[in-house]
Amino acid sequence: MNPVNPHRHDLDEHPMNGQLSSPPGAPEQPLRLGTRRSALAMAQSGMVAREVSRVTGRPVELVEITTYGDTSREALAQIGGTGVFVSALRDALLEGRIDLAVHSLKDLPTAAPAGLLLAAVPEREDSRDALVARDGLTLGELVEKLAGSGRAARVGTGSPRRTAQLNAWAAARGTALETVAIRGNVDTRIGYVASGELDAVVLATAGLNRLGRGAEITEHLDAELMVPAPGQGALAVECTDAALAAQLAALDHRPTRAAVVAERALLAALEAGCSAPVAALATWAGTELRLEGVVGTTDGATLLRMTATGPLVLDGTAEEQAAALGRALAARLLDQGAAGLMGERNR
Ligand SMILES: NCc1[nH]cc(CCC(=O)O)c1CC(=O)O
Repeated sequence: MNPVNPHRHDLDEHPMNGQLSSPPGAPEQPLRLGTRRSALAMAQSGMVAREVSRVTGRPVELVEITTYGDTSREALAQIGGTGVFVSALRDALLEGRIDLAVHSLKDLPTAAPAGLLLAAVPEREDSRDALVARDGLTLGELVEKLAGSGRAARVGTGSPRRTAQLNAWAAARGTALETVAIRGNVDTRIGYVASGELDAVVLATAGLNRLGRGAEITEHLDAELMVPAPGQGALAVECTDAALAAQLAALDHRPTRAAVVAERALLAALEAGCSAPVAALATWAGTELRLEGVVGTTDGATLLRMTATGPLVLDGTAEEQAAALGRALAARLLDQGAAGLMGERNR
């Protein structure tokens, strides 16, 4: 064992490492992992940091980066949605202030910027959305109980995708439901339910689980009611250095990567011609990848839902196969009327 590097023995489990040119910094020097400072980002980054340390044999230090999405009080839709949580971390990477960054994959814009490597997509957490409602109620129980007292359930979310699917669900049942635009961190959002301001909020299960707050979920919303955002529940590990990326590839989960590539290809193809809310979920059934896509209007009046399934081999062409599945489903959705939901994109 190398006395200079107490983690040296870890490297023996990854014989590839010895053949690579060296990642940035001396072997005993910590790798700098950039993270947002929200509780969720810190939890995710801490989990990934331990894994990075294990596969690189190096200590990892967290470097807090403040993003515009964290400080602005504007509605996300107003700021421009995609990228607000991500660009400050990417700037820090490109300027060499950090060695790697961890993002929630669903916050990652579909366009891949020059100079950044998507080094790893670790195994996905629960992809479902979750309801946190008063009195431990499910959505169905909640609207029924409140119908009895003559008012609509007030459900908070800042997401056009969730709003569209909540409204479509209520319309299909003929029940009254009022969606209320909210934003803020997990504490703030759940706080609206605790204070009685709202009857329920919808959040990502993965985020709640990573914060150790999964027990507060009163219903897991399956894809029949609510298809999640492309990439929901998955993380992205980005870096700029090819040798470091090769080491971090040990954290990659290929079935997860193929699934999120399919979801994001669908999103990218629809983004080009459609400003409507988009949901996508790819799931594995044996060696087949099944991709479900939803495009709708936020009022829930129109909700297009289609599925594409393809056999997928997890070889060097897996990402291209997955992307083709996503593009093909997007084309069919546009054919079937997603084009009719198109609006002028104003950015
Ligand atoms: N938009 C913010 C965001 N980005 C990722 C997550 C949750 C974790 C994940 O989906 O991986 C959340 C919070 C939420 O939607 O409740």
